[in-house]
Amino acid sequence: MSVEETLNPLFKKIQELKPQFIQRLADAVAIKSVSGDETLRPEVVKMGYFLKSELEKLGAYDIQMKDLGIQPPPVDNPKLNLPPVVLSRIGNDPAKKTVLIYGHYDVQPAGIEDGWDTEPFELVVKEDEDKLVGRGSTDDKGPVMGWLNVLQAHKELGLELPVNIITCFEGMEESGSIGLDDLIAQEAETYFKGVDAVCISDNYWLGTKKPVLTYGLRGCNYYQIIINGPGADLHSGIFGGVIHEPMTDLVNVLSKLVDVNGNILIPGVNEMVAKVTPEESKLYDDIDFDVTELNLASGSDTAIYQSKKEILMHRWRFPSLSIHGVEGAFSGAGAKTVIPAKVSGKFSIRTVPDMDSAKLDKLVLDFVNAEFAKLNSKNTIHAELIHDGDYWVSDPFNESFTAASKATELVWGVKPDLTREGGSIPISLTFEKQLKTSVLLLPMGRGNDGAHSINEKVNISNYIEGTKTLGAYLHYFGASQK
Ligand SMILES: C[C@H](N)C(=O)N[C@@H](Cc1c[nH]cn1)C(=O)O
Ligand SMILES: [Zn+2]
Ligand SMILES: [Zn+2]
Repeated sequence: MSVEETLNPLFKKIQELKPQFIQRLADAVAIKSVSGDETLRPEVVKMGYFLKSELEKLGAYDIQMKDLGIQPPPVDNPKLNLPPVVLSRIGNDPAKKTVLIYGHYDVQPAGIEDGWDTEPFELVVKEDEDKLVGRGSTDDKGPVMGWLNVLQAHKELGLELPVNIITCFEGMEESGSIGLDDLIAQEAETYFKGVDAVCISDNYWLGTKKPVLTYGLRGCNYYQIIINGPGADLHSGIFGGVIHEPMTDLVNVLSKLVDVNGNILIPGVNEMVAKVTPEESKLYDDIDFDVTELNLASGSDTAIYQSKKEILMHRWRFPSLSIHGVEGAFSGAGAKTVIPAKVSGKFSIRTVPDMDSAKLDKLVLDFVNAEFAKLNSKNTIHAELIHDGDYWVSDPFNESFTAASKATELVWGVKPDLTREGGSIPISLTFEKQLKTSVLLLPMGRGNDGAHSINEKVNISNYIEGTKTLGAYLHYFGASQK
């Protein structure tokens, strides 16, 4: 039987199970597994156990909830446990290839007060708009549920899986994948032995119409600057103008990092970036994208660059520095006349080839301290790295990419574009290095899904056709010679 003949009943079954698949995603979204919020750590752990129970029902075995120990500083609670990594196996046939599926079950923070139209942790099904709205729907609970859906469809059909599967689902991706590097190194020759390919579904199409396969990611080094001043928050009418204010110092230092056009101002950073070659420059010509797609996805007309090539290069292959927020500052409604006593500014740099992470940290932290010294403030500063993760670029023409390309074309009726991703999945490079195998990024969602933003969604069609694509990928990859 050809792969396509095998896939016909599988696709039919996936279609038939759509209501159950949507319910599975709703159950997952209802768990507030925000890794960046220490108070929600029990919810992250609960989400890990939700996956364990689903995997058990679907026939996975040797399920191990890997304990990664205590979360290292900086952290408020010095005894905070990291959430478990969920390892499991489905199939162990030496004649078949083995695919390691990685995904993350933690999500970014979300609250209705951020501007969501609906409760972020209640999945809203909008059939008329083809949307499933809720935190994690596209990043990354939708795709993780997609893999479970594939297992369920095979089980219900009594259809043999074409490959052996190993799952590796983590709960700290949105917070730097702390602890996972060491686990992968430890398990490279044991649990992960014999892996032929790693497949990750945790990024997005470039636009809204054309599917993509992704062969590169930026890295991310995340920093905080803590400025300490008076012993308590103070009345600005009494102390304003007579003491050094932490917030004023912080704003001054932050303003030296990046200009309004996104240019990084820290000396030495841009010098580390690999030069664009004529061959690389040509790669952008064939990709379907334009500034209107960017404006639609951002919900604004605020693009710095207008040409496709400049936008894509600045998203994929040049670094960027974003200022994310200030902890400790007044942020409520109204006009509170307070001088915050201690503030912490958070910013990150997306890294690209050939930037050296340790060298970058030194450049950044030395620069921040030097700029603060220039202020002659009597407040104190502490600048530090919170977490980091490497960039990754791979060969998009290997067997695994070829299988994914065939699967995408079969489901979507169009050859996927080959793209890089501006976001980060810190563990991709570790898998490649430690398991000495290739990594494929096979995204499910669209470029306008609003990952990390308000009203995050995945289109129902992407969730269902995406599930078919993941299943088809396994069959095409399993069909080629071991
Ligand atoms: C692309 C992926 N779905 C994602 O959102 N990754 C995060 C990971 C992260 C968080 N801090 C540092 N890296 C991202 O790119 O922000
Ligand atoms: Zn993600
Ligand atoms: Zn994310």
